[in-house]
Amino acid sequence: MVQENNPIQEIFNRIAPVYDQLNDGLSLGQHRIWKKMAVAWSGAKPGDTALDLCCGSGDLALLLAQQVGEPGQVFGVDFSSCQLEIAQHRPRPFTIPTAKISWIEADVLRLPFSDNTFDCATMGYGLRNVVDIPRSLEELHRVLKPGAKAAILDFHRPPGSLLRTFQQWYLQQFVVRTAERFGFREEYAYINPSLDQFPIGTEQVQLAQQAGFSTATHYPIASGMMGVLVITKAN
Ligand SMILES: C/C(=C\Cc1cc(O)c2ccccc2c1O)CCC[C@H](C)CCC[C@H](C)CCCC(C)C
Ligand SMILES: C[S@@+](CC[C@H](N)C(=O)[O-])C[C@H]1O[C@@H](n2cnc3c(N)ncnc32)[C@H](O)[C@@H]1O
Repeated sequence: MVQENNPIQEIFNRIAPVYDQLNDGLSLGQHRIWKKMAVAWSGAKPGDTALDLCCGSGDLALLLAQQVGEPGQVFGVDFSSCQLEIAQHRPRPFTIPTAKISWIEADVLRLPFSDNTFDCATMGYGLRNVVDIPRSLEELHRVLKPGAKAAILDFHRPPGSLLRTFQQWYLQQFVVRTAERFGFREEYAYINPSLDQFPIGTEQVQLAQQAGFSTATHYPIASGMMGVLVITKAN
């Protein structure tokens, strides 16, 4: 049973109708490249059973479905019913046979899967939004098969003050003012302060090791304004 009245859940239910459109506009389409990088780093291969945590409108789950192909299967998990409604109705590329995707409304802190289920996993812009990062990493570790990898894409605070100042300006001014035109000022104003609380790459690596992952590497991308944590469960 998914907990109701969660403020994060409510944000993503409210912005679901404009989420994809604003991501494309606000990142000049770059987020699609960052997501492809995460899927590549997840090690997803044909025939895999793949998991996309905090799947939202389904971008990463759809990329995983292309990667694992018809013999594979993908599970997209999110506690926002409105995001999942968008995901379920996304057009599927008919050019290549892709995996069946199951859309699961659940809390990633309490995954409805057995231990050692998945060959690979992704989590795109979800880790910063869960209320318990260590718990989320422990659940992910539990459901991955031994030897499986996961790629966790999210914002990152760039080391240099000039880039961080640009990132803050972009988020607090350009992003918020654009979102305001759609009636979602407060929802998007949440992003920048959420970065201040979010562990940097080296701290994410430590959290992954504490959750039991045998290897953990954080790769800064987009000049350090984004990052991908790549983690492996021991064989
Ligand atoms: C896909 C992206 C963000 C997803 C996302 C994550 C959140 O936690 C949210 C919380 C509340 C509302 C919305 C979101 C949300 O959409 C990343 C791309 C979208 C970003 C808003 C754009 C950020 C761009 C970089 C900071 C700077 C890039 C500059 C370059 C010139 C493109
Ligand atoms: C910024 S969106 C990311 C969506 C998608 N992964 C992408 O890359 O565009 C964050 C998603 O995480 C979901 N989320 C946050 N905390 C969650 C939790 N504890 N359980 C399930 N979903 C959660 C939200 O509902 C939202 O759809």
